[in-house]
Amino acid sequence: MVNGRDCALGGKRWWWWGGEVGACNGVIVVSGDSGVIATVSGGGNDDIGVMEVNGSSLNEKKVTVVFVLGGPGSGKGTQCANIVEHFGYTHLSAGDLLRAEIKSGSENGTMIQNMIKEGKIVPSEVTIKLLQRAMQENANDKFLIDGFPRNEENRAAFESVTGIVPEFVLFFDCSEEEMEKRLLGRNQGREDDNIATIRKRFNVYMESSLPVIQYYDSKGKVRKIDAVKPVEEVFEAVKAVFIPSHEKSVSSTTVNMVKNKGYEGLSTAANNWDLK
Ligand SMILES: Nc1ncnc2c1ncn2[C@@H]1O[C@H](COP(=O)(O)OP(=O)(O)OP(=O)(O)O)[C@@H](O)[C@H]1O
Ligand SMILES: Nc1ccn([C@H]2C[C@H](O)[C@@H](COP(=O)(O)O)O2)c(=O)n1
Repeated sequence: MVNGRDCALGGKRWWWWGGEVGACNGVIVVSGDSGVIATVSGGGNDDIGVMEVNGSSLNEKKVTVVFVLGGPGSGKGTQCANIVEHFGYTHLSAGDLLRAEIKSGSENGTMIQNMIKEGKIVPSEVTIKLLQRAMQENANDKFLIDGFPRNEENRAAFESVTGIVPEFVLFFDCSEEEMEKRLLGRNQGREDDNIATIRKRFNVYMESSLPVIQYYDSKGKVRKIDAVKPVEEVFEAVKAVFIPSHEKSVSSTTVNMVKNKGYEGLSTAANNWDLK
């Protein structure tokens, strides 16, 4: 994967990756060995592409973003629904936005569908544009972004293009055995909930997504939740993360009770590395 780079051209800033960037007849293009490969209006892929930095009106609105990460089937969507109800966030699932894009008959639909079937990660520019649009179109200023960033390139491109750094990262830590059982029992007609694709999704998660969680952990931003427990118990731990710290210190008894529920310092069931 080629890391993106920032440059100024035509009075604007651009985030580009792969090839060489330049302006041609007023259009920003990235060219590779076989000529022009990507332009701002499309044509990029994971290896080569270009996006405008802060090219949306998002920077006019100050938003709070919490990334919700964890393996496939760890319960991200289930808990996001609870968080929306209790804490007034808007839930944006990257997977749902991509599936809606397929249904809408967009020009990227077939490419997205094939990548999801293979358990692969869709090029960042596609997913970031969908997330940006969803945030712009929503009047709320607090967003749970579920299932994104899925790899280092997703993360770096999102932060550069939108200028948004997450408030924190909610990480659902779940064993592969439990996730597999849940996905096979989900029964929502998802094309990727079959054993062959599930295995591919687990591999991509281990290889590409865990490093993102480790990156945010090194910045002190990860709030790890033991996601193997029943839904209600998981939500108790989630609540302890979202309740503002002044409310937590209202009574030391409450704090101790919350701690006993284990919202911090849990041993990891799914991975052989430990988060703080
Ligand atoms: N704590 C839990 N215990 C048992 N089952 C759960 C729990 N949390 C969620 N489930 C069930 O597991 C399945 C997967 O949950 P969910 O869709 O929330 O996971 P997810 O992390 O969003 O998955 P994906 O990444 O594939 O979108 C659903 O059928 C859900 O009802
Ligand atoms: N940042 C993302 C998020 C999702 N996808 C694709 C690949 C996933 O397997 C699929 C389903 O996502 P889920 O609903 O399980 O979160 O969507 C992606 O490419 N990039």
